[in-house]
Amino acid sequence: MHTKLLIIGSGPAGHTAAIYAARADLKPLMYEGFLALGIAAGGQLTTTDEVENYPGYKMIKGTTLMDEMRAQSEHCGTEIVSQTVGKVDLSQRPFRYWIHPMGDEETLEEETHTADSIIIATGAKARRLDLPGEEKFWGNGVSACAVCDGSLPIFREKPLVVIGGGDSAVEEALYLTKKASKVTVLVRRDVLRASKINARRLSTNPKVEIKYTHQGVEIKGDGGPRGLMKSMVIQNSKTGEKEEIPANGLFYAVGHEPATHLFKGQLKMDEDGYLITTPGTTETDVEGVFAAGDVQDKKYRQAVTSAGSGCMAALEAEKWLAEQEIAADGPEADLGAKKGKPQANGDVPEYRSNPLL
Ligand SMILES: Cc1cc2nc3c(=O)[nH]c(=O)nc-3n(C[C@H](O)[C@H](O)[C@H](O)COP(=O)(O)OP(=O)(O)OC[C@H]3O[C@@H](n4cnc5c(N)ncnc54)[C@H](O)[C@@H]3O)c2cc1C
Repeated sequence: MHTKLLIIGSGPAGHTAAIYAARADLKPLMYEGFLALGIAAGGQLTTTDEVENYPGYKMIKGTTLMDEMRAQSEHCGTEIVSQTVGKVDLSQRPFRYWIHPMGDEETLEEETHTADSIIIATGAKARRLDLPGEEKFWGNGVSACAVCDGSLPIFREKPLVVIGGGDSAVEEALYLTKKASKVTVLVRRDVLRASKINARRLSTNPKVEIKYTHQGVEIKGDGGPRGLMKSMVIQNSKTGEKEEIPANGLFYAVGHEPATHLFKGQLKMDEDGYLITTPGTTETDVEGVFAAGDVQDKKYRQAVTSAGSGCMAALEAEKWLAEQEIAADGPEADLGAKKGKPQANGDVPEYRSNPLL
């Protein structure tokens, strides 16, 4: 099967790209994933209960928001396939890709598919530590995003714990001090990995207690299926001593894993595996391949910023595809719209976007 525009991934970035691309008549094909990397189609927001910071909704369930985005993508004309892309070859155009059979991420289907352009919106996954109690209290005290969940009423004026020693841990902890009665930061080593300025901000905050060489052991709380987290057992790894501290929330700040294994050796990535895009754009280092959302953003990692970059990716893909068509029509038809190519009068041409967008 050949498609003009392939979108891999189905979070806010993928769906926003799909909505814009479909409205521009690009007939995008989206692979939403079948539990790709253990995350349901719809992405990370399907793992959270309430979203309170997506414009237009005072409060909406993460799953409902993603269902609505999916319905809008389809309504605009996106074809959505509930399978996972298992391999891509970006070394030649059209790009080639292969699909995992449903529910099997070990093997690949034989059929080779092709695409003129690709938007990568495969997202990222917050690292967890698999502590006992984590699964039970996930969303009921345990989180991996202070900016997303820190304002929930269950955390207001309550003691909270952050695990991590880098800059994100510091930022998460400082954010939480505005809501919590106290924030305990568990640092595995005997020093923070954060920048000096961040380390000073954290250690001088009166609401913060930093416990070096400490790790989490168990998360405890109310019984019952909707029980809330109430305390945490922690351990000093130097002395082996354990203690139980009151904690209504635990925030992991131990890093994220961007879903970029498919692109290793084919696209430029930073040391943490995030795709590198040209600043101010979603362009990767392979022409015709664009990246949007958390897969290329280690700084903001929010639904609304992902949606914003999904929009950019669709507009940039549309422009790039239009330029390819003009170039393919031959030199007479090439009115100079190709990127950076000067027109007869020496000006770089202005690209006219689809007026329907
Ligand atoms: C618990 C939690 C709560 C959060 N709460 C908020 C909040 O309240 N507000 C907010 O703004 N942000 C929140 N966030 C952050 C927000 O969810 C992310 O920033 C956003 O979802 C990123 O969107 P994305 O489109 O980049 O990718 P993702 O949401 O990560 O989605 C990517 C999708 O692509 C799929 N995929 C991956 N690889 C493939 C493949 N090879 N083939 C096909 N599909 C594939 C994945 O399975 C996934 O479904 C929260 C995150 C978490 C973890």
